[in-house]
Amino acid sequence: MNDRLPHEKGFHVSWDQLHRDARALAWRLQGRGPDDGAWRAVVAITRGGMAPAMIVSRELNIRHVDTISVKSYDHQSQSEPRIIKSPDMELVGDGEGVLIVDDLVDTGRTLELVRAHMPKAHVATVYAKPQGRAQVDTYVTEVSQDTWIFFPWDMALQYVKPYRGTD
Ligand SMILES: O=P(O)(O)OC[C@H]1O[C@H](OP(=O)(O)OP(=O)(O)O)[C@H](O)[C@@H]1O
Ligand SMILES: Nc1nc2[nH]cnc2c(=O)[nH]1
Ligand SMILES: [Mg+2]
Repeated sequence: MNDRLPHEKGFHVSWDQLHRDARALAWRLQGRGPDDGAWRAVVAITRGGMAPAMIVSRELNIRHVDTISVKSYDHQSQSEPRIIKSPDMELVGDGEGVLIVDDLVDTGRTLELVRAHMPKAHVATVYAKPQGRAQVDTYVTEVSQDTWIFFPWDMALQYVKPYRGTD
C-alpha cells in the first residue's frame, strides 16, 4: 500500500518534548468531558499511545485506563491495520465519555478502525498529519505529510562527527 508521499523530513521528539506536548494535550482536554467536564476512561492505542495516555490520565486524574492494540506499520511501511487486542467493552461501551489517546495520526486508517469500535469516543493525539487530521478531535502539533516523526523510544544518543571534520 504505497499511495503515500515519501518521508523526506524527520521530526525528532525527545522525552522532554513528548512530556510537554502530552501535558499540553491534557490541558486542552481538561473540563471537556460529557460528565460535568470529566472523562470516564482513557483508552490508549498501543503501543505508541501508551506513554501519552499515561501522562494524560495522570494530569486529568483518570484511573480507568485500558488499551486497544492496533498494528499497521512495520517501521515505515504500512499494511492493513488489524486489531490485535480489544479493550474491555463493558468499560468503554459506545465510547461516550471515553478518551482515545494515540501518539500521532498519519493517514488516519488506524483511527478509522478504532472509531468504528467506539463511535462516541473523543479521539486525541499529540501529533497530526494533514491526511488524518479529520479523524482527530483534539491534537497539539501538526507536521507536514512528508515528515516522519521519530519518538524517543525509537532512538538512542550517538556520536556525531564535527561539521568541519577532524584533523
Ligand atoms: O494514521 P495511520 O497511518 O494509521 O498511522 C498512525 C499509527 O501508526 C503508528 O502505530 P504503529 O502501527 O506503527 O504501531 P505502534 O504504535 O506499535 O508503533 C502510530 O503509533 C499510530 O498508531
Ligand atoms: N514513529 C512513527 N510512526 C508512524 N506511523 C505512521 N506515521 C508515523 C510517523 O511519522 N512516525
Ligand atoms: Mg500506534
